[in-house]
Amino acid sequence: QEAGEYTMKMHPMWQGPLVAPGGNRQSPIDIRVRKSVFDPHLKPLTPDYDPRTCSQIWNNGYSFLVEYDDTTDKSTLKGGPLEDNFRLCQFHFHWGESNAWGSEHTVDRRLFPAELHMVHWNSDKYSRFEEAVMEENGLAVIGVFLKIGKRHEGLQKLVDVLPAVRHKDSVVEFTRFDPACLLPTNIDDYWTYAGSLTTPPLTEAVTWIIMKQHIEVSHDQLAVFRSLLFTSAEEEVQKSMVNNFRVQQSLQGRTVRSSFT
Ligand SMILES: NS(=O)(=O)c1ccc(CCNC(=O)Nc2ccc(Cl)cc2)cc1
Ligand SMILES: [Zn+2]
Repeated sequence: QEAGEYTMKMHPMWQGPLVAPGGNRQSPIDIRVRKSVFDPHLKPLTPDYDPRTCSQIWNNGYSFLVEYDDTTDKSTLKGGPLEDNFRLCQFHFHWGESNAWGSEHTVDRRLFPAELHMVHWNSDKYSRFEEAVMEENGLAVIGVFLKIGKRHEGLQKLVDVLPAVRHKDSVVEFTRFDPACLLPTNIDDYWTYAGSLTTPPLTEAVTWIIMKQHIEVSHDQLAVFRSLLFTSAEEEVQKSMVNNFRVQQSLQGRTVRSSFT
């Protein structure tokens, strides 16, 4: 790893239980690059998002969710490892209190300061998210690593509105945001594996698609994420929303496939 890179071992969060009770395909995991298996049958991923389906931003007390109207097939994801058509319902992030850690997945134990999750549900087989979340082929989540670097112009529209959802349970209208601007330029190179939600209900319903290429955001942009609060406006003690990632889970015999050699 690069000098100064923060690894899994050094961070206290990682000493927690390695296996969730009763699960054998839990997330997040460490992606061991040399153990991933190239799958030539994996197709290119074809996201097709309509910015007009963007509706609001909500602080749920753990992260902030940018929610999309998923009552029609307007913002969809197909291809890659997916057999069916999936509908975008929200995206959110996980991040640390420092730039040394924050991502949920790691690549050969390398931690990133944050990770974007774009959450989709199988609209060919199910009629709503709540149904799909209980099924093993119900969800598809695209994971994108964030690194500190140049300012992300597309992200700034989102960063500017975050102070309006500082407290838990606050909601603000947010429209015409194209989530495709948060994807890396190369979306053909990814890892994919069968996993779970990384927060309750922790259901083993997720086909994970983790992008090999990261996106860059500025230090100041990530600092605004950390200005959010876990706590509601009424609570006396305000707690900064940081380190909202889960302890890594064991692979338990699963194979991580790659779309590239
Ligand atoms: N982290 S995931 O993509 O596996 C995931 C996707 C969807 C859900 C159901 C909707 N709920 C939700 O998104 N909750 C949430 C998000 C971020 C944090 Cl830090 C805490 C809770 C849960 C987990
Ligand atoms: Zn997440």
